[in-house]
Amino acid sequence: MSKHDNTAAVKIENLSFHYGDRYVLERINFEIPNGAFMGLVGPNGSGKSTLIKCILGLLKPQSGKVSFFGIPLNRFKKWEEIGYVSQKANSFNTAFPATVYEVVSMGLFGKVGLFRFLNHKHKQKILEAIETVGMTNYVHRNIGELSGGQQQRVFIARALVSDPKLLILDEPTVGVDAASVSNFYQMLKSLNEEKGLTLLLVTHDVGVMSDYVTHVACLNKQLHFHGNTKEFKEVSKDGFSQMYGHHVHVLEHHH
Ligand SMILES: Nc1ncnc2c1ncn2[C@@H]1O[C@H](COP(=O)(O)OP(=O)(O)OP(=O)(O)O)[C@@H](O)[C@H]1O
Repeated sequence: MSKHDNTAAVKIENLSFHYGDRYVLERINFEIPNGAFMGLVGPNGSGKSTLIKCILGLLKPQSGKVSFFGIPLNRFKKWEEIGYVSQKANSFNTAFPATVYEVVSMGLFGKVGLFRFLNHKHKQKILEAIETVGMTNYVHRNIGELSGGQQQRVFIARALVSDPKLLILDEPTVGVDAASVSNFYQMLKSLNEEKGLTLLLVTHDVGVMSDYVTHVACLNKQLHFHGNTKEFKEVSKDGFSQMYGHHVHVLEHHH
């Protein structure tokens, strides 16, 4: 067994972040076990996106430490192992001149270089990733002509072509109609179970999400809960105030 198999995919130690003199994240400690599907939930402005940016090294926390697979962020080099699909990924307008195949192939440019031709193996990989997200019938369609949910699937395929070990998704269901959200989460669950991909899903969607994930973390400036789904369901039976601190109203979504 390699060293990576038992170390956490992500470890966050005592992380604090402030914009100016306003603390947005306070002493955050948690781990995403290798192979987990973790849902990170929290109300608007609770610091979710800021935490993701700290994890990805886009923002530098004033204190604390992040590591990937046991390697501190400042020494981590294998960025192809980390896939990221941002909140605003699905904002293509209908005139955007790229097909699903072309968008997904962009996920390989880091590996093959922008101006090198894709070989047969690369093309196979692209088609495989498109199949994994259930978009084979749309390979030659323009990305701008797809629904929000379909576009998000394509962006996930783009992140998958470089074979990441960890995929981070920031609010991927924004703009996705309610009926497609469950299918979308089911697809993520299959990626986790069948391909062993570690997933961090950031969402507002406590109710639906908790039927699919293996672990939950609840953020509201501090981490108010962190555990597996069974523990989460136990704690959330009595309402959400315990997990988010007081005076927070959380909308639960029902099927
Ligand atoms: N560049 C910035 N400068 C100053 N304050 C910021 C900046 N970006 C975010 N904030 C503030 O930091 C807090 C946390 O924001 P963040 O975007 O991390 O929350 P979030 O949980 O992702 O929210 P949402 O669910 O609404 O996307 C908010 O109060 C926000 O107004």
